[in-house]
Amino acid sequence: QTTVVRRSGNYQPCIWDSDYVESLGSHCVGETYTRQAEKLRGDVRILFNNTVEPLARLELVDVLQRLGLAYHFEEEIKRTLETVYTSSNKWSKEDLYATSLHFRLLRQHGYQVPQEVFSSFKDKMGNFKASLCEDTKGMLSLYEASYLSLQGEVILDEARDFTSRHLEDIKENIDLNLAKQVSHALELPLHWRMLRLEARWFVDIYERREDMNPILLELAKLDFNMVQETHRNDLRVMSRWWTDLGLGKKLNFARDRLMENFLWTVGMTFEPQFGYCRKMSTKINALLTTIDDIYDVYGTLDELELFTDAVERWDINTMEQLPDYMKICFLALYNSVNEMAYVALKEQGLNIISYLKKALADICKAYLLEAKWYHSGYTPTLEEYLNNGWISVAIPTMLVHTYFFMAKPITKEALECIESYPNIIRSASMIIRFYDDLGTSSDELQRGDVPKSIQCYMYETGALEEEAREHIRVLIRDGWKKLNEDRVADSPFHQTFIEAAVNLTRLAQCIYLHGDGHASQDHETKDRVLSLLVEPIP
Ligand SMILES: CC1(C)[C@@H]2CC[C@@]1(C)[C@@H](OP(=O)([O-])OP(=O)([O-])[O-])C2
Ligand SMILES: [Mg+2]
Ligand SMILES: [Mg+2]
Ligand SMILES: [Mg+2]
Ligand SMILES: [Mg+2]
Ligand SMILES: [Mg+2]
Repeated sequence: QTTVVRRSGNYQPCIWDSDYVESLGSHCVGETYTRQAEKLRGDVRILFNNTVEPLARLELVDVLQRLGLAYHFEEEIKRTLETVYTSSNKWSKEDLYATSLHFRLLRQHGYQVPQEVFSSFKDKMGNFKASLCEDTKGMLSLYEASYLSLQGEVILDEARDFTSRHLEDIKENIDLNLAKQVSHALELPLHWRMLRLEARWFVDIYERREDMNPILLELAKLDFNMVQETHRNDLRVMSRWWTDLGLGKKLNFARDRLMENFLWTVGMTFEPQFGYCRKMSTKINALLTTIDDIYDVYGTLDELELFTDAVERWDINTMEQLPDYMKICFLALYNSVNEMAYVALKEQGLNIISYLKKALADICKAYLLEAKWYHSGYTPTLEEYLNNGWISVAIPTMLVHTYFFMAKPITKEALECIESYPNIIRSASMIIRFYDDLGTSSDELQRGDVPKSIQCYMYETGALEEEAREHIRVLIRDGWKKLNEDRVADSPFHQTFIEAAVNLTRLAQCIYLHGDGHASQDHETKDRVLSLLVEPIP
């Protein structure tokens, strides 16, 4: 019996201890708050009806979205955009701010609007007019609009470069609140931001605006805190589940990250009605994070072959062949996933086990291929790595499960489509693979792991690491154009699921923006968790 040398993930122990998580208090429950929120929503509907000027209506839509309130006013927003879209004189040739706002909101809501609406802002040489630089609000609005671009839209690429370049300089001599918005935008465009974090940040900005409407501000704070309350309840239940499951303690080589696995689900869908989806998705994330570490860190190749075979066969008797640490993980996965399938059978009369089993087998095979590459010292080409890497980043498997936790009803068309992973899942997964590698590959390679996209590109082209990282960032920008197409294309999936895939991409972007926000519970992720899940807005 040769002694097996096993790597370690060098993961820090979890900083969110379960007693603390389960002790998080309730701040705004009860009739008073519910009635107050209802009254304020009524006042906002009156405000909507009294706002007749088209640009003012669009600005109200934009503010409601940024404050995280849009989900209460979907009908009003839909009607507003429909009216704007069908009105003939919507495109101003002089007002860059108005044209950019129209363009961004209409595209965001799936309307086909041409990039040529910006041609009137270019000079006869075809460059954006230098005089536009005096219009900070217009430049900021054009910058945000440019991220709704599709593949091949050169005018929008030029707009992005033109505004990014000049907004850097403008930052100095404008009022503080606007300067904060410019810096915030240059760090990450609005279209790429996680909705809940953006809402939390924008409340503080909105409070200081001279055109701030007290009704909107009060409702934004109250609604944020009530939604946070719902999330805290979901989190408490899942923390109890994870503690009772005991997997994090048993397999102490793996990441023990219940809080972050829950945070992923809040990023995906924050609305109170999707509590079941958040809880089940947390289970899948936590199990996949553990399994990812079994393949990446701990398992020998022989053991990983056995685990992959057990998941593919989905037969409880195959457990006998597994080493003890895999037995407990397999049974946790088997029980949890079968329980999810049971709920779908009970509630919708559908047996979805084959779909869940396939998604799990696909990811284990993708994990196994990476392990084979690692153990044989093979460095794949970037294309070879990515053909497998969009699956091994776990997002397709997570989203297949999410579809079943969200869909009411589960439709035949969607079932046929989900098995081969529709474009929306592929686009989101590929971008998240890039974000994940930018954020986690340094630590992963230090402890020993398969070469990631950055290293594959370096190996293939001889590029330096920083050049490879810049190449991946360009691939991310291009990936978003593809995602922008897929998010509005005809599909058998309802918009909530489509948005969940886009939101997952946004969440990954912010988790990995400053390194590995999933494994290292550094101040970035910690602050996010505190502002999103723990501290109500005062
Ligand atoms: C939920 C996930 C996105 C999936 C499992 C844990 C993750 C946070 C990520 O972890 P990581 O180890 O960085 O994945 P990979 O690099 O081993 O594919 C992959
Ligand atoms: Mg652990
Ligand atoms: Mg890993
Ligand atoms: Mg992995
Ligand atoms: Mg990684
Ligand atoms: Mg963490």
